[in-house]
Amino acid sequence: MTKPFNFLSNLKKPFKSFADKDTRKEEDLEKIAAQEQKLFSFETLSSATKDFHQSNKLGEGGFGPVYKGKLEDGREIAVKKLSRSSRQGKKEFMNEANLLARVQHRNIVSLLGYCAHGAEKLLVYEYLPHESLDKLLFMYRMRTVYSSDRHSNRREELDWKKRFDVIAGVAKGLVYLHEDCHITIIHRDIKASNILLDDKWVPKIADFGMARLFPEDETHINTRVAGTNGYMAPEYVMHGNLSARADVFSFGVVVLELISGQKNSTFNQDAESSCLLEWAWKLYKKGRSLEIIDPTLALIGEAIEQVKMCIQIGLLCCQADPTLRPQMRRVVVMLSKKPGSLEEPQRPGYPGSRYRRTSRSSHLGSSRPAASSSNAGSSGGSSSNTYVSTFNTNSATSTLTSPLPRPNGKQPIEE
Ligand SMILES: Nc1ncnc2c1ncn2[C@@H]1O[C@H](COP(=O)(O)OP(=O)(O)OP(=O)(O)O)[C@@H](O)[C@H]1O
Repeated sequence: MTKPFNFLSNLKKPFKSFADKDTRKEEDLEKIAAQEQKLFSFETLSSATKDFHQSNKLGEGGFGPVYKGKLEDGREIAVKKLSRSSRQGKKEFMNEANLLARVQHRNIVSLLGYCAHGAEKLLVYEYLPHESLDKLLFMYRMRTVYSSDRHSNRREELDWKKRFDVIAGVAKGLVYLHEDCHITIIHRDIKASNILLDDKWVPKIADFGMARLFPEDETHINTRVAGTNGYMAPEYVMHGNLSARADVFSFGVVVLELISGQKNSTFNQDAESSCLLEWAWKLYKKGRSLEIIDPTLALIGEAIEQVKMCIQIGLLCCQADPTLRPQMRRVVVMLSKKPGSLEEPQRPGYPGSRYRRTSRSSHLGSSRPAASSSNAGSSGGSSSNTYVSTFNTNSATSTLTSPLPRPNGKQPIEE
């Protein structure tokens, strides 16, 4: 007869070996990551950022604070401390971070590595000295009321060539994320503060793949709206349809912000228009689109034609009907050509504009939640299966209009 002790240990055996296997896998992962130098110890990051000192804080977004740091080998880094509670375990976090660290393109911020230390999860990025586009474009207005700090006149540093290069670079980065990367990534939060500039003013898209790192959103699909006011496509806001074409919409908003120096969500240039998109559209229809140009831009000759073309491209990207928006690959082609004939944009999607869900665009939704969109199987939004529905479309409007926006323009997330 089996002794009770043996009986019990035999019973526990399979569970133990699963647990052992899991721990081993975790250790293996850590070893591989350490070998590839993607795994940073908490001590390294703490000492690089002077114990996450306030003076090293670059800013704080919806996912937590970001600190500037310097590694012992002299490399400058930006460390994002993920403060939002994520139900993702250490192993899943490391898996995702590993995948994201392999996302490499000239116009995407490099994720150098990560750190999982107890409950703390941190992401380590290359540091980009010109920081984010919003600081360059919009800080002027926000800060001069009180002081003339170092951001005061930064908008003037962005001449038209730099702005055009930002537009072209971000477009290429998005083609990579949507179509050419080893995992398809719909960014979901393209905006001026997620476009960073390196020392040579090369634009880099930041905050990609956050949906992969916060899979708990899948369980909150009726209430969770990621994205930022003023940048979100109407079909995403109203029906939760997330697709590559939602990124195209946000890109269009950034293009018009770059040209005008105006922020879409806080627009107040024209009493008759609720936002930058409406203003740009009205002027375009009257053949006066150049009136939106930022007065700090001194434009002559060919540049004027190029700006005109970019306004039209911006409006094409912001069309209310997602099926009319060009894919990013086409945008890159349009930008690489001499200003010529482009199709006429239809009405853009902005609050109060007549966005109606056409039967075609309603087909674009699938049942996959937004968090999975980052690995949605096919590319570029050309096929319907990249369109992802986060919401029960019947209840979407009420769920989506109720939350109050946060001061930073981020939609609140009901946990
Ligand atoms: N790699 C980096 N190099 C330099 N500055 C950075 C880097 N990453 C982030 N920052 C700065 O830190 C600030 C906060 O970044 P973060 O991405 O967390 O927030 P955000 O984009 O403003 O908001 P959200 O989380 O809503 O997207 C940014 O405005 C940017 O200026």
